[in-house]
Amino acid sequence: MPAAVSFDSVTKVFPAARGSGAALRALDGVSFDIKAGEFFGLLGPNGAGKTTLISILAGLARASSGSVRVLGYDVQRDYAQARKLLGVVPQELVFDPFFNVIETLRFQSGYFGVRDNEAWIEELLVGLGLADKANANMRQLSGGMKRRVLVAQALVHKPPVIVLDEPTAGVDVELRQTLWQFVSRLNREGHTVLLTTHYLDEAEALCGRIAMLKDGRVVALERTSDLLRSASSHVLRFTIDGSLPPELARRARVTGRVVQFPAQDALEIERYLAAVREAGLHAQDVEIRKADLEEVFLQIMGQHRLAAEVS
Ligand SMILES: Nc1ncnc2c1ncn2[C@@H]1O[C@H](COP(=O)(O)OP(=O)(O)OP(=O)(O)O)[C@@H](O)[C@H]1O
Repeated sequence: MPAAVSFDSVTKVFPAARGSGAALRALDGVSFDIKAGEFFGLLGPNGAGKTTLISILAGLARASSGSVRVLGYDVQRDYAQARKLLGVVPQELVFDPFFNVIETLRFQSGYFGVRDNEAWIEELLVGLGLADKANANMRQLSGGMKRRVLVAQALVHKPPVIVLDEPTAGVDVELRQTLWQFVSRLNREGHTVLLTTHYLDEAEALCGRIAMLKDGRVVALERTSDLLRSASSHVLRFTIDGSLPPELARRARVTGRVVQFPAQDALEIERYLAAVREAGLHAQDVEIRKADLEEVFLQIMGQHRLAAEVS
């Protein structure tokens, strides 16, 4: 059984814009496989190369070197077969404004040469909470509803490999839940899912394995449970009125008045609290919790904030 998706030394260099700067290496030798049936997360900060990698997978952009295969089909050489095996939900909302919802889905079925698709289209409409919008014109739909149609459109040909590029950016809680229920069901039924998201709680809950990209390179590739184990085991969280001294701030994650320190054990927790007291600050609402994926992500990306200006 070939991998659902196979990235082999994928590099992408964007040439320098005319009259300015150097070429940009958006992807640099990216290699990994996603096995059939996995729910796989691709994470990374803005500009890490996630969308570029997905565009190459979807055949929308060409790799400068390296290759990508979908269930054994090369996305360049065997474009039509590879494309049929993929359902890609893009980040941007693009539609033909003159169709209504059901026409959009029928048209997309025709594009993939799928006949007698009414039962599946009905299932998509119900599963994605679009049943009462079937005859609404695309122009009349809210952003969230349009996004649901975009998901339905990507799944209309029942693709074995589903690619979701930040599908929940800016959407409400209800749609997130509807979407994850539906996509999880498809995953249980054997569809492979590749998800990019900035919502690390979603990635932690859904993805069995995660790759992290930074500056176009894979910097972590592990089972989610192993990633969580590899981090500092706990997080000390409290609020303060004032600024942490720089040597403490360097190790903390600071959001407004909330300070969080990764900590291995009780001794380390005690030391942080003592240091805060010695700095003349008063820690309130002190909590100790297990480290989550956000902690792991920040540790791996080395993005702990350097400065802590507490308002
Ligand atoms: N068409 C392009 N021409 C030049 N540079 C580009 C182009 N597309 C992307 N880039 C650059 O490539 C790098 C990777 O961008 P990409 O959109 O893949 O990142 P990303 O991980 O998806 O980020 P985000 O989380 O913000 O969506 C960035 O530095 C971006 O500016």
